[in-house]
Amino acid sequence: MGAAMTQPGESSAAGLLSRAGIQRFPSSRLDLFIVRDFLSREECAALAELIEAQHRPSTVADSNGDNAFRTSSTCDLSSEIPAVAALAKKLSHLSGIDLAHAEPLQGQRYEVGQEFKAHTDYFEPKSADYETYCAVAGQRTWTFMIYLNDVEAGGATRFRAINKTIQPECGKLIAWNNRKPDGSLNAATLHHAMKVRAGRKYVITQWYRERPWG
Ligand SMILES: O=C(O)CCC(=O)C(=O)O
Ligand SMILES: [Fe+2]
Repeated sequence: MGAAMTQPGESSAAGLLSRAGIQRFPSSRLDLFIVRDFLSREECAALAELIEAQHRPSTVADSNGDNAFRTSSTCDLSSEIPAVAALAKKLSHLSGIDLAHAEPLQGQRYEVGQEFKAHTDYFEPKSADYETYCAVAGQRTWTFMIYLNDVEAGGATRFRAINKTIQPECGKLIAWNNRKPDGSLNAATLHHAMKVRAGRKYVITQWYRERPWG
């Protein structure tokens, strides 16, 4: 018998661990990986500049009526920008997931006091807009996120179910599987982008879907 087959929109722990420089966070509850220096300082600065140049208030699929749930700004990054297209390709190479399953890359900017409270990246199947978000491309599978700067204070990403807090560091990538090995949604992926206390924080995220984005 060979290695377990992955579905088209999925990465795999075995595949990721075969890449240079990747570390696995030891947890039986969640597949979480870290790559330091995935991007250079120059690449990070150029991407942060794109986010700074064009952003809108972030939105949430389900905030439970809390209008301070996600207070950051979001930038939709066009794949017509060469640096953006190059990053999507580099991420696809790392994840092993075909670019067709990638959402458009998104940047986030957090100013002092801004955060994204504890949430999961998958869409709640019972929520009112599940159909809106998932009808074409299906559920989110994996998240690959890169910190684009060193934040002066605050801005860590906290996974409370596994008691792990990841500090933002320029160029550091984190990746996790939003589902369990059996394909069911993994509530242990709950994470909180904690408040920035000083300076600004920039990240860029690649979400992948079960089916082609369209
Ligand atoms: O900024 C972070 O640390 C996490 C961002 C996040 O969880 C998201 O955008 O879904
Ligand atoms: Fe998230």
